[in-house]
Amino acid sequence: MIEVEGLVKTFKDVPAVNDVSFSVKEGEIFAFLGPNGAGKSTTVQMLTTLVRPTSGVARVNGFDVVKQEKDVRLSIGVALQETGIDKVLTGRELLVLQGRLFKMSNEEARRRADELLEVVSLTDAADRRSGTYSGGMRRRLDLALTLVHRPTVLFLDEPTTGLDPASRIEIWNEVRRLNQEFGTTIFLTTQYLEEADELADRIAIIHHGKIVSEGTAEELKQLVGGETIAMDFSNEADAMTAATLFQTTANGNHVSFELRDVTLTEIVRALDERGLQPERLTVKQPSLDDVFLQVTGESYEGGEIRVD
Ligand SMILES: Nc1ncnc2c1ncn2[C@@H]1O[C@H](COP(=O)(O)OP(=O)(O)OP(=O)(O)O)[C@@H](O)[C@H]1O
Repeated sequence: MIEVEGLVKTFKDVPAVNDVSFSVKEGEIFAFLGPNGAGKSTTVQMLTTLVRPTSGVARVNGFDVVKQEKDVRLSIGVALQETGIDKVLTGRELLVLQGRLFKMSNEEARRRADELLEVVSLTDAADRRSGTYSGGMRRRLDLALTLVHRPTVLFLDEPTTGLDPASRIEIWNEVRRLNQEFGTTIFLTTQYLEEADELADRIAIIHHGKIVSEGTAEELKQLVGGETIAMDFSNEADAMTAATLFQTTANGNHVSFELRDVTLTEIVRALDERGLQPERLTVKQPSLDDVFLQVTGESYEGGEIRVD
């Protein structure tokens, strides 16, 4: 659905996107994850024909983004960071207008508006001015507007930036629904690690204009190793005994190691057999934070938020 080969965009000698290649399969949700200034928006703008690449090739739906601009535009839906939604018109009016712009008859545009209001759960607010909508509702309306002409590929540039956690989850649900119910292929950019982890089938981490790692969230996490187990004892002697038992070293009262060839049950049993009782025992899954640190050597400074 999306094929990108050696894509470059240079602004006055500064490479914003520097030799990026990837492909997105039909029906996939693919996330470009990176901090501010990594080159995400510039990539979206090239793929949606708004910015001309300096070099490289990109095809969307089989159409070349430079040579077949019009075909690309007609086959995609795009929601950019700044929503330019008129505030005076109602959600329904805006959707009908969009349908008319795509040359639908009045009746067809009305029918499509009803359908989409339902899809993004805005039926109850359909006849209110969009200026009265919350941030989350506006993003949902924005999503609906991108869907009017039934695009097969959707580009969402930072769809939840600036939203509160509850609205963010609403958008995640809508994006999942569009993908599952209609099979829409989705390319999204995000600076939130959780968002990529939650939504994407595959993730490309972009840093200073280059893809530094790519894979499923699981594959990326495997790069930094498996789960780790950590235990704290009430005294250093017990910690040392436990460390010897698991062929590792203690750090004061603390012992931690990667859960590789041993299961949690085996560990608990081994501790029990020697009368060792840790005060605390935790198992930690690797996170995309750990991956980012590993592949870039820098800690992640994106707009981190917790939603759990
Ligand atoms: N029109 C432009 N002229 C000059 N430099 C630009 C232009 N657009 C982007 N850049 C630069 O290119 C780099 C990548 O920007 P881009 O907007 O693609 O990053 P991003 O990952 O989308 O970040 P953000 O989340 O802040 O939008 C940045 O250093 C930016 O300053």
